Amino acid sequence: MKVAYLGPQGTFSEEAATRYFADKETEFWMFDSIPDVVEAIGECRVDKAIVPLENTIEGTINMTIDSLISYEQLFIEGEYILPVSLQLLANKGTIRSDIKEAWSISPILTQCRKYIRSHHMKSVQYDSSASAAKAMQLSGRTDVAAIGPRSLASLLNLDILERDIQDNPDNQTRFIIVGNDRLRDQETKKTMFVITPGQDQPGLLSAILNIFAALSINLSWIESRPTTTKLGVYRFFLEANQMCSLETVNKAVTILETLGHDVRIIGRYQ
Ligand SMILES: O=C(O)C(=O)C[C@]1(C(=O)O)C=C[C@@H](O)C=C1
Repeated sequence: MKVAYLGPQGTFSEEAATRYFADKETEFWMFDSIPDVVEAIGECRVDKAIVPLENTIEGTINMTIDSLISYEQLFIEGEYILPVSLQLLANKGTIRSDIKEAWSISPILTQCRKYIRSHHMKSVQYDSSASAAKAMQLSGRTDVAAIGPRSLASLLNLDILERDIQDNPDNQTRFIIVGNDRLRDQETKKTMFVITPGQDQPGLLSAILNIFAALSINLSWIESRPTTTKLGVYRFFLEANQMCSLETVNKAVTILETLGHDVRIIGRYQ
């Protein structure tokens, strides 16, 4: 089985991928950015992909859900929660007080916002923690630092100048496992709905949520993202918790469609 994740070697995505697929026969494929990972599974060049969906501090990883929605057939079939502890990494000989820039992927820079601000560093974005650390190593600079997992220090022969610099010590990222098979089993599982409302009207979101309440569907996550067609027009991602049967899901879909909303089920997972 071919599994795609965000590379290069040493990312948190790699850690999540190797842990989740530990007991399966897997050929790992690394890609340069999160949209590239989703494209690889969307175009069926791999069998599964693992991408970050949500983080304790950053919230939703927009790059992931915006890419996910571009491919009709993609289906979330699993999730994995990884503790995320962030280190300030630098080339040998770097002195902490000389560091003017922090390099990493945008969600990591946000997870260390307080640290970066309090040390007056400029944030510089890369496609992953590991690509930032690699670029820093190649540059040989001693006035910048990369932020990423501890494993990058031994992998790239870097110093750890400061440990656990994320804004919250209990930081975690929820990864999702995405494939192209629509699993139709009858078990009770978490379900991910994507609802694109038919027509804007007062109380629209509240009316949608009332349908879930009436069917006793307990929602565990909600996110709105622009449809990109017109300013202020959004679609909603709603995750129902694991007590949701397929029968109840189908009831919700029927009611929502009758009211003129477009509904897609993009995941059933435990
Ligand atoms: O850059 C990495 O190491 C990644 O695997 C990406 C990523 C993300 O984009 O959220 C994954 C988990 C952590 O939240 C931090 C970074």
